[in-house]
Amino acid sequence: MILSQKIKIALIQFKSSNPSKQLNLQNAQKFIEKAMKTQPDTKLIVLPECFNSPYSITKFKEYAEPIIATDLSQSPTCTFLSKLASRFQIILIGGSIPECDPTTSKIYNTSIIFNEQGHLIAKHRKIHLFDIDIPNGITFKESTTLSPGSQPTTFSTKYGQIGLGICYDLRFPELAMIAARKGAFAMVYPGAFNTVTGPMHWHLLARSRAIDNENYVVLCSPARNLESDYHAYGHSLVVDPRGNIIAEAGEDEEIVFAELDPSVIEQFRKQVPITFQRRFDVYPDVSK
Ligand SMILES: NC(=O)CCC(=O)C(=O)O
Repeated sequence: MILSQKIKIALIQFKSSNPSKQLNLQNAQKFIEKAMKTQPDTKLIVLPECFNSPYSITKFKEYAEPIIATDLSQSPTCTFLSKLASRFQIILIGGSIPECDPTTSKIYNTSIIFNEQGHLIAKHRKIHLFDIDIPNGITFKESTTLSPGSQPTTFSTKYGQIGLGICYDLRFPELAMIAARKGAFAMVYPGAFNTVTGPMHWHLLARSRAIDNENYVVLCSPARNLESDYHAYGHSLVVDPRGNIIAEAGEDEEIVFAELDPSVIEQFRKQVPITFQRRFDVYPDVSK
């Protein structure tokens, strides 16, 4: 059993790109409180990519915080998320924030995950940096100021294993495949696609990762903010293991609720048993 029981989740799609970090945190809290009031049986909440800062290569350093598991007090955002997770006894996937590593001075785009007791249970540094150049579309180069992580992430909850990637990581099927083979029932991606690549690929990629692995896929975006330099696509969504979008936001601020159900995974994996039909004898170079 890879998902032990049904679990209600909420995605917080809010305008998170305010220049005031304090205001971004306050707004995140306001939406988490609203989600818990509206659907008190919610057990897991996801925030968007870079939810405490503008999404900008020139700003990452200014907003970056050290994330030290043994001393979370050095990170105001971790302290804030830890308190909220324990207050509501939820798993809180803290989107991502710019992280500075005090030993190397490198900056990462990092997701932090807290359990129901407010303990930091995982940290994922974005592995694939968003460096693209589409003439007359969008040019972005995260690697100008960010360093890439090098560790795929899965973490245990009382519901089962969950895999995690950040935004552009979604384009690389290997991470979702690795997590699924470790037994994850869902792949969660805080992300901030834009108005060029969002319409092209956001839904397709989410649905592809779901059907590749017959798993749930969860994408949580900031709401679109035309006052910021980067226009996030929005459309936070949840895809089921059959590839159906079961919940989706528009472009504005919104909370998306969905229920993940173990029987949907089990049934579909029996009906279309690709999970058990892989031919590693034919492609042994793909790691098991
Ligand atoms: N923040 C990101 O990684 C954006 C990724 C994106 O827009 C894409 O098309 O991929």
